[in-house]
Amino acid sequence: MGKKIETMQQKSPAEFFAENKNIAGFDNPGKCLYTTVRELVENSLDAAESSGQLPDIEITIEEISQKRMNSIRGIANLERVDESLYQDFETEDIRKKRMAKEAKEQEKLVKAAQKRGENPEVLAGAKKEAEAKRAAGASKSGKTFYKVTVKDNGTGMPHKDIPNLLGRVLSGTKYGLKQTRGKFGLGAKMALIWSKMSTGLPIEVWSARHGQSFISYYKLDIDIHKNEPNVHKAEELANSDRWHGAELSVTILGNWQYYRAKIHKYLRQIAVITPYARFSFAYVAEDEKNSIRVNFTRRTDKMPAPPKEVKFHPASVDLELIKRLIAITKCTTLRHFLFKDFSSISKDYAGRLIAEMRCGVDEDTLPGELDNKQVVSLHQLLHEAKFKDPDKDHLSPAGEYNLRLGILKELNPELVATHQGDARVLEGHAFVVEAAVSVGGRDIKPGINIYRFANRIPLLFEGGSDVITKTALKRINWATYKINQTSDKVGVFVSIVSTKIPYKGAGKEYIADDMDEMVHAVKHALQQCCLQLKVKITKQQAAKEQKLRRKNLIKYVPNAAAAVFKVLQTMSETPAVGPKRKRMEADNDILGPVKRREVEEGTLVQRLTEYVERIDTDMALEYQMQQGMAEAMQQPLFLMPQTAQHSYGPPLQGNAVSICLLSVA
Ligand SMILES: Nc1ncnc2c1ncn2[C@@H]1O[C@H](COP(=O)(O)OP(=O)(O)OP(=O)(O)O)[C@@H](O)[C@H]1O
Repeated sequence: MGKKIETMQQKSPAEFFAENKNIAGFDNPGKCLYTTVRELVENSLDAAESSGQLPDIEITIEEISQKRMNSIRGIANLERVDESLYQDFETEDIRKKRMAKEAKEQEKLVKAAQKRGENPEVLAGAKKEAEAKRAAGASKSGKTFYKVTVKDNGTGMPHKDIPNLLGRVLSGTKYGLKQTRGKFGLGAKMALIWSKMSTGLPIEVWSARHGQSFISYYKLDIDIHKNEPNVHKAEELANSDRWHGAELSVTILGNWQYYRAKIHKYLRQIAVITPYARFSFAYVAEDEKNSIRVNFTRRTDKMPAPPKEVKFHPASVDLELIKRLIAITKCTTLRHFLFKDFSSISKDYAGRLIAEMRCGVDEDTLPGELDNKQVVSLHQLLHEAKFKDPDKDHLSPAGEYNLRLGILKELNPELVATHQGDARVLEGHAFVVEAAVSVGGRDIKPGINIYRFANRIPLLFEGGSDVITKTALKRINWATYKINQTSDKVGVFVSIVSTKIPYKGAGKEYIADDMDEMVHAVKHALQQCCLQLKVKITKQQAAKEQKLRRKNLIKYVPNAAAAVFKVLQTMSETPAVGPKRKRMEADNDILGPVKRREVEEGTLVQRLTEYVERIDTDMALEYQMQQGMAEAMQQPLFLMPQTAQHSYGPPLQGNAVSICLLSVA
């Protein structure tokens, strides 16, 4: 028998990702629906923020039944003739058993979710929908399709670039060295690939740039084999309102029932990290009573300064990248190339580096003339020499103000502390870690609730392996900060921004726990929040204890007053005999007023109450002094002048309030 000759095959990137959808977060129909929403929303946020526009984003998921999908695709909705031919065929007995089992499982799910403190509205909706589906026998085919539409007020896309940006895998405008949510040039195309695979329907796009007189309209899909856009329709529509932004609409197979909670959670968390954005979300069900509308309002007009593009840091470049930079540089000397195309290299330092290379190059060598060995020497030197840390001003963290605002808006906690860490460096890329820790609030369950963000994207999957989760659960000793990690409702928010987030995988689900620099930065930011909370919690506990102590003492005042008064009354009615009694009457002069009824039992009650309150305040203050909390008790109070002209007087320190006086000039 002759050997079968193996033929070599080649795959396009689109084919590779179509076959390995899970790499990009498109694991199953439910997750595909979630990731599609996520990718489109993140593109919209990037597009609005990059032009300094406060984001205004409308998200719609429209449910499309199998029947309606068939008519959209022009397929007849035929009644089944031979039921037993179908996968979901079941006898009456089996059907009854299944329904009972499903009802039980649903109850269990709802109970478990309630225990986790998830939104009852979402749960009630899920239950209602599941019941409606069961009643309608929808589980028969089990397939539901969704038209996902996301509209924004961002930059839009240039008319001629739209087919390539949305119909060619690994194409985009975010490959530069800049902090953006998107990075791989993949997300929107994955939604398109999934729509092609699951419904065969093309994507629809409306887009207009700022000031553009027309709206670009495209209907397109992707040739997966060739990794090329396949344009069905391209038009220029009138734009009389001078609208700018983009609207993308994609029809896919999904599973709202199992992923609605995740989508809701995602939107809620993105509203936390971008309180300057407005999101309106609508789920349009086939049966109107199952539709949902949620608005996440804008709480501030203060948007973080947009991130800036930076040059490569020498520590972040590999051999191939150096070759690419050499190929595209406009610099005509090696010294200029090092100084101009890299960050953290001054003109002088470039000269010193070249002198150190000693392999036949000098400052005036044309970069393009470096041979392979010289490029390798340069690469080696760039990784061995010392350089200043990369510039950090190009990053755009959410800011403590926004983080706090978002948390207050969405969770309304009793306490919240925030901290922004200093910029640090990982493999030549600067990064900043911001954190917030909250205690109490609505829709949050007892224990440690972790909210992870990277480049202002909420990360909801693979939490167990993530550096933030591991640090919060294993490296923070919550008890030292007077936080009970099982009974307190603790919110842990960590947001990392960088020009290169070290994600594991193209799905952007989590950041690994194996980079010391990242671990230290996350731990430090959380500890700083906890320290602030400890002061607040100690103060709260002291106030609580004081209240309890006073309550207990005041409880005994009437009885004590009655007993003392009785003794005084008896004494005042009996004649004064003996030196002790005489001395007592002289010292206190109390029996006279009692005898003359100037002092009654009520007088004693009043005086004792006043005394308990005074003593208690003194004790509390002393206790706080001992705990070193007098500082924390001071609240700044500013008296503002009514005119713009003023000069600042020296601050006056009070016991519990520090007053900064501003005197009108
Ligand atoms: N709503 C939008 N407004 C403006 N441009 C957009 C919008 N959506 C997509 N784009 C453009 O299309 C490009 C490709 O988007 P896509 O989602 O495929 O990848 P990406 O966002 O660059 O990276 P990632 O795969 O990491 O999300 C983007 O880089 C952007 O230039």
